[in-house]
Amino acid sequence: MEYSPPRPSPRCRKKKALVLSIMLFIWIFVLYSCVGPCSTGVLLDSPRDRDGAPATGERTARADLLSRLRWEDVDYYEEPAAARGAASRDLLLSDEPEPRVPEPSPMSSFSNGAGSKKLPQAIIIGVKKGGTRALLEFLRVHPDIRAVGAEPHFFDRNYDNGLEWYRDLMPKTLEGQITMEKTPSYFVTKEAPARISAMSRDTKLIVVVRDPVTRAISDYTQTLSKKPDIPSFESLTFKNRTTGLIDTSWSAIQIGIYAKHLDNWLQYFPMEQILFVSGERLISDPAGELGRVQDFLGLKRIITDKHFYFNQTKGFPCLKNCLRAVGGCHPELVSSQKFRTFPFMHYRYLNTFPNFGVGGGDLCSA
Ligand SMILES: Nc1ncnc2c1ncn2[C@@H]1O[C@H](COP(=O)(O)OS(=O)(=O)O)[C@@H](OP(=O)(O)O)[C@H]1O
Repeated sequence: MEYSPPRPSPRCRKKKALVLSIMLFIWIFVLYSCVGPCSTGVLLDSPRDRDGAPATGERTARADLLSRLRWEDVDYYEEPAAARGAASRDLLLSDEPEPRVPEPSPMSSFSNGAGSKKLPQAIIIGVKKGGTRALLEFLRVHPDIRAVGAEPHFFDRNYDNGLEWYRDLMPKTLEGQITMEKTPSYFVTKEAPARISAMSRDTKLIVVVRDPVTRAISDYTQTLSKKPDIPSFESLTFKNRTTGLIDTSWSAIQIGIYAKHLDNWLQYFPMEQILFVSGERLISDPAGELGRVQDFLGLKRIITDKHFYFNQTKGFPCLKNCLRAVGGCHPELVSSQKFRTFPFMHYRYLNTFPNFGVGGGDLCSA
């Protein structure tokens, strides 16, 4: 007689179906939970990134991940007129597109790894073309700093969206970690000091300052790369070339009148709460400047000399392990217009600023 297995009763079948649907639900839930952390760089912030270099294949995959996940909405190289709040004759920059700020993901507050989103305790408020991107990327090496990659432009352009919108843009932090962002145009935005102070009077402010002439040239070069037809730097700078009278209403010059903008900040923040980082020293002695920043933020000096090498050809310091930099050597940064030449410059500027003319190209390929 042939053996025929006992057929499950309809009740038993129902039970099985129920168990299966519960398992399916759990599986979907786990998958759903995983998307948050993966898309906000937990992978890249893992201890292994900091402590040991991953294999080349993995490196490529990670770089690829970086480009698709972390940097896709970053528009910091397309910075429009930084002096939107300031009265400036900025015909050159006025029709530039608004940079996109990543919309908070609907899933981001649901599951995004451990910790919680906090409003920034420290902000790099300026100055445009000072070296703010390099500083933020260097700081991101520190395990106690979490920073948003894109410029939120909350205190100048997106203030009406409210603090919850702003908070939601931030990465999650654990107890003791500092949340940071950088938006260089805050420094020249009249309303920014009052607004930041209203968020928290304890906010630490960092300003990367750079020789105002070099800064203006860098600013102009960025515009020139997008609008090759603009008047020459000299004709925009001088009201009268014979007398040497400068047109301070031009935004490229206006941004560099640091003392004027600083006055606004000092109405709301004491000097001890503002740290000035030298854009020049960020290139000549990055570890030294980073030491000062870490002290200012009350953090252990973890970022030191050993994190940097100097690329002589390019004239820039670079983080030794690109992947540890969490974007520091990302192709976007490497190929960005930040490292450009200054073909329009008169030779006397080239003589004054030895970095000019050698800046174009790849920052990190040693
Ligand atoms: N380590 C390192 N690597 C790369 N670039 C560095 C670094 N340190 C400072 N810089 C200078 O940063 C200048 C760009 O400044 P920002 O990042 O503030 O620009 S932006 O306002 O965000 O567009 C950019 O200016 P220009 O090269 O004159 O365009 C760089 O010279």
